[in-house]
Amino acid sequence: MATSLPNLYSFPNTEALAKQLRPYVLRCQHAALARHNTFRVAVSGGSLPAVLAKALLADHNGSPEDTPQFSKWQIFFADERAVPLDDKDSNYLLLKDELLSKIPAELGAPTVHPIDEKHVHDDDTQALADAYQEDLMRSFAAKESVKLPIFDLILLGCGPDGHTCSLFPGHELLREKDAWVAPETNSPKPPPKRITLTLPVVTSASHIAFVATGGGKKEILKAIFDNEEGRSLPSALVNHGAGDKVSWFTDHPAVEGIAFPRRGSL
Ligand SMILES: O=C1O[C@H](COP(=O)(O)O)[C@@H](O)[C@H](O)[C@H]1O
Repeated sequence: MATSLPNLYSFPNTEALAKQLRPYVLRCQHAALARHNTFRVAVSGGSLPAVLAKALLADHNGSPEDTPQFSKWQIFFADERAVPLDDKDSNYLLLKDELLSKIPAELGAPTVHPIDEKHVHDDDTQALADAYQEDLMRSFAAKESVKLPIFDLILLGCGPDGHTCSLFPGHELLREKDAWVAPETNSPKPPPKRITLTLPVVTSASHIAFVATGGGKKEILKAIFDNEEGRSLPSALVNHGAGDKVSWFTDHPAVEGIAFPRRGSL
């Protein structure tokens, strides 16, 4: 468990949030490129891709600090549904529609790591999870001694029940210690079959950003930040495991009435 606290930022609306998310992501990009000349990022589905696109596709001033170098990005999925890549429930399709298909050619093209479609109709989603874990192992050049992949940045959403990735409240999967990617076969939010990065992988990332907006998230964010009972919620477990590596990008309606003290400006 981390001893430091997460950062909680809130903005008047999604536009203002996206304006601050952009430099945050680009600072992560620059740090990663300086370290290993590639930027390995995991992206969620849900409401996140639209906000990310708003941040990254905004007009830029052309300076290196303000320019996404997409050709050096390796994009993975924090979770994915066991559906074909052209299915309306696919997180890949969502990211493609919101962001990937709109990246101007001069910014380069990222390398994207979707799930292996050949396993999406298997009864058991373990093979789908294993295939994705193998992709991660290849991409992170894992040796026997490397226990976990260290993403440069993981971009997360938080559902109204406190789930993040496809890690749901009370599910056994929250206890997973060894696997990097695991199957979820009983998601309370459809579709039921999914794969997800595990909690140890999420909390090992160099930077973790949640994006949560709207009054519909107010009650769960209060539970996560202010209430002892919320400590076992998956999103709260990320806070506890990763401490100040975690930054929450919210809007004012989502954090109305929250007392949590660590609110900063970027
Ligand atoms: O099912 C999912 O939901 C979460 C949260 O979605 P949001 O719309 O409330 O932001 C999302 O982060 C995850 O990737 C997705 O599969």
